[in-house]
Amino acid sequence: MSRSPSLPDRPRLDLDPEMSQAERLEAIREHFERLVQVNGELDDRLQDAEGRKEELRGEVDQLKRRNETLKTSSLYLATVEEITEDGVVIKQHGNNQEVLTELSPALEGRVEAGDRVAINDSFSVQELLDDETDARAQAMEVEESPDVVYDDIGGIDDQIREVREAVEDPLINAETFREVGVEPPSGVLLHGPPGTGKTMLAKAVANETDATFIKMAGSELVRKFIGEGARLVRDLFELASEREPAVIFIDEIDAVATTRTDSKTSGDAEVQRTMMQLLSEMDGFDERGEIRIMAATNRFDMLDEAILRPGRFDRLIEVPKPGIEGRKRILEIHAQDLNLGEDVDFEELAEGLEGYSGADIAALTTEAGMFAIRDDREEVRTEDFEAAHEKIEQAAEDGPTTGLTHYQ
Ligand SMILES: Nc1ncnc2c1ncn2[C@@H]1O[C@H](COP(=O)(O)OP(=O)(O)OP(=O)(O)O)[C@@H](O)[C@H]1O
Repeated sequence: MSRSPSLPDRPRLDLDPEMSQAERLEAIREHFERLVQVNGELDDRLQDAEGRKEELRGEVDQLKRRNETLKTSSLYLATVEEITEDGVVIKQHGNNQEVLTELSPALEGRVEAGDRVAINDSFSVQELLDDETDARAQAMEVEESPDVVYDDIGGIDDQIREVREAVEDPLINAETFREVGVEPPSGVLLHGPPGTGKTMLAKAVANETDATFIKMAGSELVRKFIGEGARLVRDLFELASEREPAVIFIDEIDAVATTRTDSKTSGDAEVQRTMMQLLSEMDGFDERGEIRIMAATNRFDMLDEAILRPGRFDRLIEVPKPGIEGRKRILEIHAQDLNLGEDVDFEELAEGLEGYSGADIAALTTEAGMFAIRDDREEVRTEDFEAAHEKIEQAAEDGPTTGLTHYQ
């Protein structure tokens, strides 16, 4: 610690050898008085410093308490709907309650309609949330260049061909389509059981066309981002146009596009709004050349017809569970990096896997590898595939918590 420059100088005692005894005594006495005086001054300083220390300690305690209160008092999320002369109209997420409220002074002039904000118990707007870093980033999975290729997808060659025609050709030959005046399909809807390769197909198309892959899960829009669905759908299309060429992929679209129910609960209204936003984005989408829209569902029967009208998802492609040839091919794909024993016969294995989806077969292959490892072998044999098969069957019988789809 450096010494404060304003501290009093240390008194010096200068004794001249020529001085008489009495003069020396007098000098020492004066020196002693100066020392006493400086000591007094230092004492005062010390007391001042002690007082200041107490004050600062009080301030620290107060700040700590404030910090604790801030940390413990939860804030709610809301979206700003309108800024009026009377205040700010916000809509609370979750219950969709609309409230006229006010901004904290620090936010004056910084908030616009559409912003996401945090509000306290009395609805006063406390914080402005950065949407780039929260919902938008969380709700969308963006891959500049996914690494899936068509050869990674087994058993659905017809579907691959159809997707290439409907999505890849218009992206690659956008100019030709425009010149000839052919309208490519607006949106391509892949439907079929879970784990059959729908997401892989969308990723492979994006890869093949050097397009950015932007995925949004419909189920998350209604479960996780309550109150923000419509806005996120708008953001999704905006992001795609910033990143052209792009493939938009809306997984589990049924979550936002189910047949209308009559109930007027706010949850349903929210889903409706999200779907309306999706429809309006698709309807207003003229420059389709560089952006393609794909969606997937396992619940085709539940879809609202509005979503299937011309100009919207007007190309339907069913992606079924693989037949025996498909299962054989998928086994080959997933086992290509395994050190296989000579006895492994994919044809035979595929025969026994009736009802298995691609995802199930991927899980089976990994499990077979695990059995070999447990047995301290480097080679994966038929017995491992059989053990894996048995384990999966058992797990499926025990309950639907395995994530396996072959009984769905
Ligand atoms: N046809 C297939 N060929 C090869 N692997 C597949 C195939 N289908 C699924 N898989 C495997 O299963 C995983 C999941 O597949 P994917 O996510 O594409 O299925 P999905 O149809 O989109 O499923 P969901 O409807 O559950 O979203 C893939 O990563 C892959 O390992």
